[in-house]
Amino acid sequence: MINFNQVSKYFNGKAAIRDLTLNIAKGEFTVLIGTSGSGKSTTLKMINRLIEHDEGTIRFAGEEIRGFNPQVLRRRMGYAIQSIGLFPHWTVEKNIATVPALLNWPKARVQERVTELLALLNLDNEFRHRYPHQLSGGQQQRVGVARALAADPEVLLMDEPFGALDPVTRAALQQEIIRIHQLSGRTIVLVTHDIDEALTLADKIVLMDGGRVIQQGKPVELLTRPANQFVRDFFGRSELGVRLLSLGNAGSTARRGEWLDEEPIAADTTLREALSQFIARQTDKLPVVDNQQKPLGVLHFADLLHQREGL
Ligand SMILES: Nc1ncnc2c1ncn2[C@@H]1O[C@H](COP(=O)(O)OP(=O)(O)OP(=O)(O)O)[C@@H](O)[C@H]1O
Repeated sequence: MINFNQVSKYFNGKAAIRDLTLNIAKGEFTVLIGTSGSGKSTTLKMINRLIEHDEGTIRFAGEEIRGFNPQVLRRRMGYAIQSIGLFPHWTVEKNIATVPALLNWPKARVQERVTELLALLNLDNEFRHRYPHQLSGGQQQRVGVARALAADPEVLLMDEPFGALDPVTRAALQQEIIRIHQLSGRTIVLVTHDIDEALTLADKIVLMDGGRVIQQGKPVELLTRPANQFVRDFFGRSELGVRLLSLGNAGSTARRGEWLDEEPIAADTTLREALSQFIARQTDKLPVVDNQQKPLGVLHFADLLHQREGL
């Protein structure tokens, strides 16, 4: 859906992006991660032409992006950023409806869409009449994501959209975006410097350094088959075990046909969270329920040891 071929970008004669080749498939959740200044935001902004590339080609839906009118291109791509960028003198409703209004949607359709998005992002319907300063930081970020989704864009570009949030709100928003991705099958490209966020969200991780892609692939590939020392160090050798556990979940690892009458854990609990439960409860078996709260099986502590092969 989005293809970079040998793309370079220079600022004041200095390369910020060098020879970048990257293919983003339709419906894929791609996370760009890397050291500070490695070129993540520049890569993202080249997709919607907020920054123009100097060399190479970038194609969107088969066409070189320079062939698009930038406004038309941006309306096809939602964009959410850390600093949110909501218009302070516009209500939440008007902010969310920015692109639908540009596309001249009828008023009733806009209102309906705003209602739908407020529900999708767990925002109270009453908030539609408030101004951004009357919301908390986390609520404002949700509105920013709702605005990016408003006109049902083909691609969602997100630059540290959950930055500067407390861990609880951040985790909740990560779950929302996973749900939105699963529901809509939208192509998402997200920039973060948070390794655990990348592992939680990504179908594919692109690790950058010095304007280059160092390695790209499934999270488990970067963890278990690092291309070089940089990748190994970046993902933290001492944390490797728990990070691998964060890629698996209790539902797929639980032994079927077994049950225990104890407080169960949910099937989508990561094995990393389950490890914490094993230790906190001082047990080596935990019952697991499916999303209808029905018994699914029992997770054995010993089975965590074999995750590397299972993933
Ligand atoms: N408008 C600009 N003018 C000059 N240099 C720039 C500009 N934008 C980015 N750069 C430089 O390009 C390089 C890549 O920047 P970019 O913002 O893409 O990195 P990043 O990986 O997103 O960093 P961070 O994680 O710190 O946000 C940096 O060296 C940065 O200083």
